[in-house]
Amino acid sequence: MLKIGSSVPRCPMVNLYRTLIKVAGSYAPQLQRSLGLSLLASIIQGCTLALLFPLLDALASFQEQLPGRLLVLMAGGTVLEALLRWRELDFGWRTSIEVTHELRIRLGEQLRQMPQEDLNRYQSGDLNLILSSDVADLVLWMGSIVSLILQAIVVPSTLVLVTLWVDWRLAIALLITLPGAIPFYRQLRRHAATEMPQMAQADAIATSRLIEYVQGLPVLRAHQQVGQQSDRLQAALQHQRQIQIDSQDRTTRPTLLLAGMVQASLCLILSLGISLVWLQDLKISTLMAIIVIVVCCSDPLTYLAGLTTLFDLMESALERVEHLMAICPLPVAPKPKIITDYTITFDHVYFRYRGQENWILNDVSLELPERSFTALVGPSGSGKTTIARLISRYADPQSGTLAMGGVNLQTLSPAILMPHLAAVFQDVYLFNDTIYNNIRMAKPVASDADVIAAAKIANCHGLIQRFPQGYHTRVGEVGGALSGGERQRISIARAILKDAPIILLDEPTSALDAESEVLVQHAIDRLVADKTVVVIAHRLSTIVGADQILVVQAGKIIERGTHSELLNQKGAYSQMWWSQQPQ
Ligand SMILES: Nc1ncnc2c1ncn2[C@@H]1O[C@H](COP(=O)(O)OP(=O)(O)OP(=O)(O)O)[C@@H](O)[C@H]1O
Repeated sequence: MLKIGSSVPRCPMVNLYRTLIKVAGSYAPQLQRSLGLSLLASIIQGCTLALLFPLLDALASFQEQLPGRLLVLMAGGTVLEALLRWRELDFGWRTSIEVTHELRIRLGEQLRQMPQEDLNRYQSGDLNLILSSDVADLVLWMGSIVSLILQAIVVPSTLVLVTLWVDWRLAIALLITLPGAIPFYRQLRRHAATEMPQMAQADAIATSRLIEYVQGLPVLRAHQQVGQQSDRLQAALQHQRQIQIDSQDRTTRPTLLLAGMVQASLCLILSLGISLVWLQDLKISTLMAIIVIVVCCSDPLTYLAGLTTLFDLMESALERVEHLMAICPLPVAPKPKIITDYTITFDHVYFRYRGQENWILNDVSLELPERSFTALVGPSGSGKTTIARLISRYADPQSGTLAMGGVNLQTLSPAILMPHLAAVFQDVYLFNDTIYNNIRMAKPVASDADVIAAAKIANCHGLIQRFPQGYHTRVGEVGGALSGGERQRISIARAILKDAPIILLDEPTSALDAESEVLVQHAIDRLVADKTVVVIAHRLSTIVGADQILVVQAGKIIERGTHSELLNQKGAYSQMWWSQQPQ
């Protein structure tokens, strides 16, 4: 599980603005325009309210004529402000829908490009949180929150400036009490700042446990572990609930405190104003205008208390989105050489997974000639899968080079490399789509005849035809009715259709019964004909015909040769072979 939201320092408004502009991507100009409208509306709102000073003054001095020009100005200001806010909101909502769409596409693209090693470090719950809730939280509020914060700051600030001109003592009282409350409140919130990352982490854990529980339910039932695992899920949900309650407690107190401060400031300014009027040092009309202004400003400031919670939610979401976006794809050369030969070479390769100290591959050099059949054998955890992963550029080695037909793999992007590779593993993942689409995904331009031909070669055409809607049956409808061997054959049909020159096999028949094994083995034999093949094998009887067998132990190749050569060496391979023979 990735540690969420701990590394990036909390940023003030300006940083939030800059990051939002980055998140808005190609919609940044629209967002800026929306915020510009909001700024203008707030200044007009402040100035319109400031007209209360001359208006109430004129009324209090019982002028014979109604101060018509002032009234027209006030009405005009109010209408203009309303128009600007309407434009800004309409504009903001539409933009936020577009930005949500664009951001999800950018994140999807990032997931596609990021090294598989980094992708594997995310749990499904983390990604679900980022792609659904975080993007929604960020974008939904991004226009409105900055605009509301602008309003809560700009309107009182404009009024303080105008009051300074009317009566400096009241202006200073306003300055100290109203905007002064904001940094104080932020300071209070800072103490509760840890809650958002904690809540996000609790949400991600609960979601991951839920997904894991639902996906693993058949296995749990088979092993009577449903109760135990549900305890794990219950614990995660209980933790999530507790964090939410704690967060609510910690948020409520500062919010009430700010509301109290705003009310107290109202009383303070009122007392100061009444004293000055009593001392005949202030006109009563000015005091009345100030009272109206303070009441008008207190509302947005009180909202600010609630908004800062949203502000924190956004910052926390932003951190996770930025963290994901900051992962760099593996470097590639702008114009890599074209691959014409499918010989794979490892030259003094050292590799360890991120965060590990020991080498998983320790000075591995090997050559897998084009159209040859190579088997990797060795004890569990020795590094066989890691060798296969590096061929598909799961990650780059820390030292040494891997090449395909003499072209350094580190110059090739996944888009260039992947068409040359097809993989068949023990655990076959079938999408909840039609069987036809599950096979055709290997080659989207394939015709119906191509898909059927691949299925025939993979020994699964008859099996598919027995389903109610044949190739157009959804995997979800028959998922439970597909045996391991049948799923394997569908995945082999996929690989046959792809017709890649290099095939990676992770002992696909090891978990099958004898009958299925024969069918799958036949399908594999057709798949690998004339290809560069790498097989990870545990049962040595399946690889006696290999062109070369590499024995991997603790990240090193300790023996290499054909089956008979290795038997003659009477080393590790010979021991493994005889230990697997029936007594
Ligand atoms: N993503 C990963 N992050 C960290 N360590 C890993 C990762 N994948 C594998 N390892 C570790 O690397 C070592 C080699 O693993 P690898 O899967 O390559 O072995 P293997 O020979 O294929 O084993 P098996 O035959 O059991 O599949 C093991 O110690 C394993 O725990």
